[in-house]
Amino acid sequence: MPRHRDQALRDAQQLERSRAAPWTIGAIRRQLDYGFRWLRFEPALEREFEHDLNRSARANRIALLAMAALTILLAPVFDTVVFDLPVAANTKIRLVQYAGMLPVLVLAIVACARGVSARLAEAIMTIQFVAIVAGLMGVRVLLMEQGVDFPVEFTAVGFVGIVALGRVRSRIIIPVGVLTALLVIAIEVWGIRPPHAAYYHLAAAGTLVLIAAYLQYTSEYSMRGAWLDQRLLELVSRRDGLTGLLNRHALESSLTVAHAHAVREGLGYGLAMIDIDQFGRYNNGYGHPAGDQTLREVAQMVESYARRPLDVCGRYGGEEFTALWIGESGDRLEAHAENLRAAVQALHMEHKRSTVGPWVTVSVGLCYVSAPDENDSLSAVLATADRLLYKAKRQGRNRVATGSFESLPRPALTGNL
Ligand SMILES: Nc1nc2c(ncn2[C@@H]2O[C@H](COP(=O)(O)OP(=O)(O)OP(=O)(O)O)[C@@H](O)[C@H]2O)c(=O)[nH]1
Repeated sequence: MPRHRDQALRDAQQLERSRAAPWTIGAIRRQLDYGFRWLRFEPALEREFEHDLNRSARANRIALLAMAALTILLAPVFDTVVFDLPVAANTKIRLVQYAGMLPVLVLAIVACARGVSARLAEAIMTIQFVAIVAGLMGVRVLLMEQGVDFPVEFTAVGFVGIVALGRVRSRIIIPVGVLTALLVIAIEVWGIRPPHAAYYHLAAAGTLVLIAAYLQYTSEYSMRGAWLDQRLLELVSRRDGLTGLLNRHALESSLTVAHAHAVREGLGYGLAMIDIDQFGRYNNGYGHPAGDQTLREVAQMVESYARRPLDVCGRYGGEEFTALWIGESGDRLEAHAENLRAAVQALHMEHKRSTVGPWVTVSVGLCYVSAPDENDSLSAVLATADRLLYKAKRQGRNRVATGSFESLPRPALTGNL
C-alpha cells in the first residue's frame, strides 16, 4: 500500500469519528478496505467516479473519434492510389463510409463536445464502436468482392482504440467488445468464408481483442485506485482532523468563493464567528481529551446549522468556528445565529467552571452584509464579525452580537483575504 494512502487512511479514520466530516470520507475508506475487483464502487461513489471520468475523458474521446473520421476521409485516396478500384465498387464503399460511418462519428463528436451526461456519453461511445465495426465488416465484404483483402484486424484496432481513448467503463465495453469480436468471427467463418490462410488474421484479431480487454481491466483498476487516493487526499487535506469541519486554509478559500458569489449575485449574507465560552477553564477542569470531545460536539452543531448548498462553515482555529450564510435577511440571520447558540446550550454539556451557567455555551459575533460590494474585502467582514464576537464576550458571553457591515466603522486590516 503506498505510504501516502496509508497516512490518508489513518487521517480518514480519525475524521470519521467526527460526524461533521463529509460522508465521502467513510465511503472512500470502506471502498479501499473492501477493494474493487469487480470494478464497481458503492452507488453514491460510483456516480461521482462516473461524473469525474466523463469530465476528464472528453478530450480523449474527441481525439479518438476525430482520428477515426480522418481515416475514413482519407480512405478514398488510399483506395485510388494503391488499389486502383473500379468506380462502381468505390461508390458502394464510399456509401458505407460516408453515409454510414462518418455521420455516426460526427454525431458522437458533437455529443462529446457538448458535454452530455456520463451515461449518455458512454452509450454513444459504445454504439459508435459497434457501428464502426459493422461498417468495417461491410467495407471488408465489398473489397473482398474486388479481390482486395481488407484485413479483419481493423475491427480489433477499433476495439484497441476505444480501450485506449474511449474511457468507457469495463463492465460495458468489455462484454460489448467481446460479443462484437465473437460476431465478427461468426460472420468470417460462416459468412465470408475466407481462404484457410486468412484464419491467421482472425487469430491475430482475436488476440488483439483479448489483450485490449485485459488492458481495459487493468487500466480501469489503476484509474479507480488513483481516483480514490486522490479524492481521499483532497478531502483529508481540506478537513480539520479533530472536528471534521473545513480547516482554516480550506475555510478561507470557501469563504472567498462565497463572498465573490454574493458580490456577483448581489445577495446579502451573514458571517458569524462562534467561540466556545471559557474553554480554557473547561480544559483545566475536565482535561484536554474531554475538551476535544466537546469541540467535536459543538462543531457538529455548527455544521448542522450550515447545510444549505451555499453555506460555508469551518474551524477558524482553536475553539473558534466560522459560518457564512447566504441570501437571508438580517433578521432571519440573527434568528438563525440565536438558534445555533441556544442549540449548543441545549446540548447540556456540563461546564461547572463556567461563570456563564452550568452548561457549555458559545458567543457569536454576526456581521450582516446587506449589499456586498467588490470593494469590500472578506478580511474586513471577518474582522468586523470578530469585533462583534468580542462585544458578545464583553457583554457577558452566551449571546449573539449582531451588526450591519455597512453601518459599522471599517476595521483596520491585517489579513490578506
Ligand atoms: N481540548 C482542546 N482545547 C483547545 C483546542 N484548541 C484550543 N483549545 C483551548 O481553547 C482555550 C482557549 O482559551 P481562551 O482563548 O483563553 O478563551 P476562553 O478560555 O474560551 O475564554 P473566552 O473566549 O474569553 O470565553 C485554550 O485553553 C486552548 O488550549 C483543541 O484542539 N483541543
